Amino acid sequence: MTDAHTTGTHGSGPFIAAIDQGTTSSRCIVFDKDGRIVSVDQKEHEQIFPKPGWVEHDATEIWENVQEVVAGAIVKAGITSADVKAIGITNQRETTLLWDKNTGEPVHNALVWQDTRTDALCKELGRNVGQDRFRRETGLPLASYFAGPKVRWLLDNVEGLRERAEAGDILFGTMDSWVIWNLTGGTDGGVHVTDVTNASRTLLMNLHTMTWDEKILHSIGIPAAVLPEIRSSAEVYGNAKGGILDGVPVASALGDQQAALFGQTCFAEGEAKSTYGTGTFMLMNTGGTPVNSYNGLLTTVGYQIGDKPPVYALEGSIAVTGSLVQWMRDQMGLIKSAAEIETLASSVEDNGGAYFVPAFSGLFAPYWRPDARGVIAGLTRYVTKAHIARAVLEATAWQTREISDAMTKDSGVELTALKVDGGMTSNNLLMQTLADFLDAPVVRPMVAETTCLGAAYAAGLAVGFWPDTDALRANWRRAAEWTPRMDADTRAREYKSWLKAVERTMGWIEDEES
Ligand SMILES: Nc1ncnc2c1ncn2[C@@H]1O[C@H](COP(=O)(O)OP(=O)(O)O)[C@@H](O)[C@H]1O
Ligand SMILES: O=P(O)(O)OC[C@H](O)CO
Repeated sequence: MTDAHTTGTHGSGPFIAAIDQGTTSSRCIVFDKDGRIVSVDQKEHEQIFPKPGWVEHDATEIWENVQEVVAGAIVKAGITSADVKAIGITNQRETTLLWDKNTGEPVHNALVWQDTRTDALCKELGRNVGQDRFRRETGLPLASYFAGPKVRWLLDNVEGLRERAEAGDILFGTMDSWVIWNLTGGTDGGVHVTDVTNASRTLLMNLHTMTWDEKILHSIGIPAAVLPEIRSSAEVYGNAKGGILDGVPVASALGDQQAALFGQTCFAEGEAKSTYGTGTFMLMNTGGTPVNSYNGLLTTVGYQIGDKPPVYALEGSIAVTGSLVQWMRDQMGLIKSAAEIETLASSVEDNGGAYFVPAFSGLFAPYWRPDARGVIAGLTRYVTKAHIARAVLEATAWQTREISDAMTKDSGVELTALKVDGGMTSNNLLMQTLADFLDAPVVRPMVAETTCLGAAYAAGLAVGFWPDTDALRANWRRAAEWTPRMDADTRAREYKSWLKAVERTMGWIEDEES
């Protein structure tokens, strides 16, 4: 690993604030014109697991946390709303909320992207409507990961909700819509919008027209009255009303993975990044045309700046990476902190023959198998908790390798280096393992908070704080790089064992259980 350091001090303003409403926490970061962090505030929210496979968030708690971290970051920066030129929003994608527009009250906890309760519904829709139709129109496979089936589940399962929705009293939104609606006044004139990147994760937006697809809405059974207006990722949606940022323009929204693509300045076709948080998501910019995937990737919107044409991306989504480390800490008690996994894994030379495939929510890309469940393969009495810790880290790296292979097949672009970011990238052993398994350099930028940075960049472009994307590129600085050290034979042998372990996860859930 090599290190580089930034020089200079933070400018005296003005600034851009970005809110990242993530899966495990909400944070607000204030950035200066050089894209450097001035202040950060962050707060975790409760993860609610009512049944196996079900994951919920309390959206009221989330909105309270968002207000708290915004105030926290502004106070820590020692600035006022007059110093903040715009607010950008980024968010965990797909997590689905319905709320009453007259009271502002959620009608149910939000159904989180990892929630698998709509597996059976997706199977039924696949039989009735056809998988291909969804892929063709929306770029997505029909899977419980996405928002549309979650909306249908809520309409079917919350008493009286469908009638209220059809009467126009209920609003649907992913977390971007919920935060923007509340920020801009809520029941007092809040704007009900989403951006193209978030809308592209619903299974409801036509990827070619960038509008809600009426036929698909009809097939899934969702009334158009609940839907937000689809806007670009970088434009002023409205001004904040009340709170510490009263009057500041709310000027961007991007799903968090698209925001990271933007923050990593992957503005050219073929440029890719991978973000290592609760899950891991690799996105490659594919330019102005959506590229169909034949290898288990998603076709999605990368970003759209104002009235410019949209830019598309191919995405490989991995459901469980950082959350496996959390599971080792919270459910297994094998480590006390996430960082300790590196110390434990480094105490042994290798995985001792163990492979851990964390198919906790089924397998996402490139398999899309809801019937898969987690497996630890290759166990013998030789295996210790340190070998398991190593297998945990290797699981993240092998899953990335599988996505990277699929991306090369779909796009024809060979990976020459991978830009990484997210909480797990502080793990040096993981980053080295990644370079080894990919057989390509892994590069981390100075500002690892690329998600917030991307939202700040988009908001700054919308209000003229930055002139164009070239100015943003100039801000990207390398902080660390890991180069491959593994020999080709070992890599090939280990990859084969990993793929064997993956096979053993499949078919665990029988039809009637899903
Ligand atoms: N040193 C580490 N080694 C491995 N995993 C880590 C480490 N530090 C944090 N993590 C994992 O990274 C995730 C947090 O990263 P973050 O980017 O904040 O996630 P998110 O945006 O999804 O909430 C957690 O799941 C945590 O377990
Ligand atoms: O909140 P994160 O960083 O885990 O990201 C979640 C993704 O947006 C899910 O698609």
